[in-house]
Amino acid sequence: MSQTSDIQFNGLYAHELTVSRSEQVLLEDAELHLAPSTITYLHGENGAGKTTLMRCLAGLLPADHGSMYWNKRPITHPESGYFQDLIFLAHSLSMKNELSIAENLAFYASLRMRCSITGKPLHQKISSVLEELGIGGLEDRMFAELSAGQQHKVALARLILEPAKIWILDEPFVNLDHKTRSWLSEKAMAFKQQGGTVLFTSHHHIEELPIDQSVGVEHE
Ligand SMILES: Nc1ncnc2c1ncn2[C@@H]1O[C@H](COP(=O)(O)OP(=O)(O)OP(=O)(O)O)[C@@H](O)[C@H]1O
Repeated sequence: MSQTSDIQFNGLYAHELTVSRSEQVLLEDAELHLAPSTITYLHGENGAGKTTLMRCLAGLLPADHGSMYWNKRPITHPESGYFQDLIFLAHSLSMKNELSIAENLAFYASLRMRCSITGKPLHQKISSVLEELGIGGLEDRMFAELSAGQQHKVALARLILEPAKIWILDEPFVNLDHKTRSWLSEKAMAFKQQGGTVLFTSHHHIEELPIDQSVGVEHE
């Protein structure tokens, strides 16, 4: 097993990663490097293991074996800062139906130690991002009362509200209209320009978003 000092890669580096689900090995001894200032497209058929891999990279699912490093430190090392640097947008969106849009977004922002704004300034920023996304004025609406596309937009607002260095996005373009797909592509490109790392899945070609690396997950 590699020691911290052996690791030469900045960004996220997964070494000899083996991941399985339902007793099926989906990934065996895989190497994956997501460098700073890059956008990586993760592709594969339904059930191939894209979500499983992303959940593993987000620290939500244990790997069978292997190691993951963030800027040369194990992701679980207290000084790696990985979980503060990460935004993982799951396919399920991970929002509370019984909270309003503003409450959901304020909850996630409050979990960030580096999120410098709280209270009224945070709520003003939430309003401005929702406006940008075409759902301005819905701050107090319960999450459950929104359409699928509107719910998706709320989850995307997290990318603007929370400071991060890596985005792991599971099907981020699903349910989005053309305007919002372009908005998300522009935000991802701007994030990359600032040194950010992006990993995303999509079953459709997103022509607005130039990618630096394409990684496939395949059935055996
Ligand atoms: N909670 C779970 N418990 C057990 N097995 C699971 C679970 N979730 C997924 N699997 C299995 O793991 C495999 C990979 O599923 P995963 O959701 O990672 O695929 P995917 O590539 O993201 O698929 P899709 O493109 O359909 O979203 C599948 O065989 C699936 O049946």
